[in-house]
Amino acid sequence: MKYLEYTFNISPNSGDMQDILGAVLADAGFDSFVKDEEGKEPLKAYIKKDEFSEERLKEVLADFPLPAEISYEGQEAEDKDWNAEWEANFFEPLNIDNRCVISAPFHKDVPTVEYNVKINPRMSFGSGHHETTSQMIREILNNPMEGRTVLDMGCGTSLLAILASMRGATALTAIDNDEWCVLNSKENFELNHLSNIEVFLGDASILPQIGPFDVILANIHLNIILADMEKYVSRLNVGGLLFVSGFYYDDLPRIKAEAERLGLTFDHAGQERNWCCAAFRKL
Ligand SMILES: C[S@@+](CC[C@H](N)C(=O)[O-])C[C@H]1O[C@@H](n2cnc3c(N)ncnc32)[C@H](O)[C@@H]1O
Repeated sequence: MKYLEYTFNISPNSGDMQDILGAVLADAGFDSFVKDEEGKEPLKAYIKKDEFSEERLKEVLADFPLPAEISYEGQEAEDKDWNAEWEANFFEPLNIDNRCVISAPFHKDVPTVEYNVKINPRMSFGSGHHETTSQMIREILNNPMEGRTVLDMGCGTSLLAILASMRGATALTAIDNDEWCVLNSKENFELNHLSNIEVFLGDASILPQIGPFDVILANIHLNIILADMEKYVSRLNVGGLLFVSGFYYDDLPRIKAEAERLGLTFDHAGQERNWCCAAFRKL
């Protein structure tokens, strides 16, 4: 798979500004970053070549939430060992409320908690470090999963499906339109010794053939969620919950309006650094 490497100069520059820039770029499809904690070097960000859209990049930069000057230049990324790069730069174990720790096989001295999830992140999104993922993790921790059928739509590493399985969900389906994510998900099911999750390559168009589900988790993007919500709702059992994430809190009214148009009832929503996670129920 070919990647593009983009170098972003941001002024003022700091580790925090680079964090925010990385979060904004994730919304344009960038999936890995090399940042400089001290803010002396530019931020480098990587995106799959066939997912790059200059128009989308300009849109997300125009919405940058703080006053800043940002310039960028891009080039084809050299082929290198992306796994080693990821391991070295991007992935620290993540501890969510001392209840769930997400770690990679190369981590040492990982604390034992209620749910220890092992992920080999490769190039798939979903180490838990992004606010959209960590909010979904909290929803899985705080809502009943025992005996539920669960769909993880846009599964990435399948971290969410894996945690839902550990929380007692009985039958799980994960779907992603990126074949790397499907391969990586299979690897992660094995790492966690789970055999009750099926993963499919595809998108919402395959939903009529599977389900229905008691819980649907979709951490994707605003436009995809808006376009596909009708298909999600058609596969959600009465009494079931739809959790959506991957959009800004300012866009919640659009998500809410579509969910209510489709007959769902708003349950609750939260935000972290302006990223939103919302829950709707089918009554
Ligand atoms: C933001 S990541 C979320 C990954 C993981 N579920 C998490 O919460 O960390 C979104 C994922 O959705 C996938 N995706 C994007 N558009 C999709 C679509 N239309 N149908 C299915 N998957 C999609 C991407 O390949 C990516 O792995």
